[in-house]
Amino acid sequence: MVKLGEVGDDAARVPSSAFFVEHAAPAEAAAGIANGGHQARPHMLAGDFLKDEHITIDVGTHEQLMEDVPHEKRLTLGFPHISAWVPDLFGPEEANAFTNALKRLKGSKAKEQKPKERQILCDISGTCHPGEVLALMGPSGSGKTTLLSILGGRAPSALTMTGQPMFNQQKLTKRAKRQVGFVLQDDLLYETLTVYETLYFAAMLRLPSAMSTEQKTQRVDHVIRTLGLDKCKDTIVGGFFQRGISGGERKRVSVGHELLINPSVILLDEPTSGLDSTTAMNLVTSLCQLAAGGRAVVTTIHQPSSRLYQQLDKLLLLSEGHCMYYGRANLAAHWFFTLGFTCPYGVNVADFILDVASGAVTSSKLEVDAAANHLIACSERYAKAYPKEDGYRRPETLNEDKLGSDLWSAARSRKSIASAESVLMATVDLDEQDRRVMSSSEASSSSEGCSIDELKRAPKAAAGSRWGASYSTQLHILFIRAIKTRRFDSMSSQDFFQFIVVGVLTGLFWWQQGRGDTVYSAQNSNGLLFFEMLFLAFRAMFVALFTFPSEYKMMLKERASGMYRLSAFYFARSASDLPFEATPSIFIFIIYFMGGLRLTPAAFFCNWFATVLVTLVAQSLGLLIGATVMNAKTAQTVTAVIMLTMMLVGGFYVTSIPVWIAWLKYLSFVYYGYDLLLKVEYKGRTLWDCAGSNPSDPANHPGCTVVPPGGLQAKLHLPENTEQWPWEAVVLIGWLIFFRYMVYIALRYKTAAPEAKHH
Ligand SMILES: Nc1ncnc2c1ncn2[C@@H]1O[C@H](COP(=O)(O)OP(=O)(O)OP(=O)(O)O)[C@@H](O)[C@H]1O
Repeated sequence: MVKLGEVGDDAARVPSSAFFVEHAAPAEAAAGIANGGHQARPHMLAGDFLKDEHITIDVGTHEQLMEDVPHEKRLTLGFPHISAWVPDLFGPEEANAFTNALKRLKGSKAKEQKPKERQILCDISGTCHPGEVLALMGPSGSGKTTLLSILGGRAPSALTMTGQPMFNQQKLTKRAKRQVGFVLQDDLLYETLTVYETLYFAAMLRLPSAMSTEQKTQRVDHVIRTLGLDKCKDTIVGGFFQRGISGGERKRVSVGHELLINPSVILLDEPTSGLDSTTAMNLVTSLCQLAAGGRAVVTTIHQPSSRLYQQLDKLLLLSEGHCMYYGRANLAAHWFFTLGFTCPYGVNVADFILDVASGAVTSSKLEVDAAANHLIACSERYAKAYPKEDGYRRPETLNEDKLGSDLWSAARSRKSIASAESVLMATVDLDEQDRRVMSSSEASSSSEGCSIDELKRAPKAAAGSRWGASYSTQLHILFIRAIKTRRFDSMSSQDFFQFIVVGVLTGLFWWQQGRGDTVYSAQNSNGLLFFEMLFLAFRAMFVALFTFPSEYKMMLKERASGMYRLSAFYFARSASDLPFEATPSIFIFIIYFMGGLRLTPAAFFCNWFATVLVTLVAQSLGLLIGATVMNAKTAQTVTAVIMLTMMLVGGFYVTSIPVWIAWLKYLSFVYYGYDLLLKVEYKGRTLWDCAGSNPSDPANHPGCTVVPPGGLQAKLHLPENTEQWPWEAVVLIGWLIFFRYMVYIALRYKTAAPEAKHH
């Protein structure tokens, strides 16, 4: 509990009405850096404007969130001159590209045109030092998420960009990525795991193997306690179908997921969206505490409350991809005041500057109507007056009074918004340290932190290997996790119910139809065997289709943070399927005995083995289709076509397939599976033709004749030689291995870190 009005040493961070006329000295962050990142951060900023000692606000924990980041692991994030473009898919030039292709087909020479691109970030620069909280703000669609994903090395592959983020003046390597925590806008969590399990598995996978299990569980407990998740730690995360923890708790679990690794840089996309102001405040307070422990924190924030805004060190304000302001957060209102945009009394500063960035506020000093034009004109004029040195404008050459008058006079001319550039940021706040960090030509020595090269060379305990846990631990943890995440899925009572109901119905329809050694019983047995195989194979295939598409985003997230090796994930996931493969056995058992199939233990076991083998092959094909297209709807369409083709050439429905297309059956696992089941059923048996009847003892029944091999057997679509060794099993095992390997290749390709193109 902090009493409002008690935090006296924080006046510099608190805006008041004087904010708009005074130029308060900033520099806590700088002081914090000089102090090794240990800023004396208040838990809550009270403000001199509310001096009521009776009002108290609980802002959450006072406990230190995490241990400080060691000096040698601290990272300064710099992002000089970042620009980004996305393809404008349906722009007029795409139509030209299509026309070009048509013309090329017709042989005429068309004028080639490059596909149209839309610029979404325009020359954005900035830095975030250990100990600082940098907020990216701007209206929706202004480019905050895009910039943040670029900073975290997760720019989508559709993006073309120039410039790149630098961490202690080095590019971000895969290993160093493990020093960067990235909290996505959407909370990607396993819905069926509890809060504790979510964090426990993450800790076991992400924390270095040098830490003992006790230390890792202590870390989990610590994160749970300090993020206030004790009450819900045994509640499942939940989702659309199953209610679980609240939205705010989900967000805190996402943050905790990243905090576990004690990152040097934390990037958060809209961590406060959907939270009430007190919870949002608690979260940002926690972030400030984390920053104070030597971390650089960059966060996008949509619409912060004024209390929350006061917590921020730096602000980068974006509008349509352009930088409208970069500097100390507590100077933003003053800057816009200088430009003629006065924040009305009582209005939240954050709301006001967002209005300015949206073009919703007009400068009172100007005759021109468009506020955006005014800002752009200011920046262009200023850019001419203060040319860049080494790419950056020297703050020491600035004279704010002159700047102001220059800008006003320049603002008379109307300019197009497309010509805006990010000079405003340089006008306000690019101090010596910023320029040093951003200049890639400088030596890598920095007052805080060490270079990533040093991290690479550092002993294992300091930098860690590229993977947190050892391979065997990854396998073990991922296996347990896969089982737990599916506890409400395959083992559910609905599955048992389905197998039992369909099994009993099938058994009733085929009741003892397979009993006997006649052609009549063989015809019925064939139908039952084909149905048995198809039902289980179709079901397994369609269930498997959704496995990877539904986990795709999670896999991308976890792979991007270097949580595990893909092969460990895949082996564990496949192994976790095994217990569930036994579930269909109940169906096999019911229909086998109700349908009256061959009554020997060997025949039953072989039938079970052949059916499970076919089911596994079908499941693997389903996984492959799902992993290749990663889209459940497309996967269903593809599967329907493939499965129908395989079924038709399987040997039961169509007896004489045209020769030119008959080769398709050799690609069909249904064909091999059906043949295998027939061999199991008829091996060593003699069949009798009793003219459509099914006597129990055909050998002694008048009118029954033995069916010669190659005679009626061919008509019944039985294998020509049922005595032959069941080579179909070998082919099916071959398909199984091939499909499983191809699934791995598809996953590897699909979950590779997206790489934006560089201009
Ligand atoms: N992969 C992409 N393909 C096409 N357009 C994209 C892509 N990524 C981003 N954009 C476009 O870039 C602009 C910036 O998007 P971004 O998500 O970064 O904005 P934002 O400021 O984070 O918005 P919000 O606050 O609503 O999340 C938007 O106009 C968006 O449509």
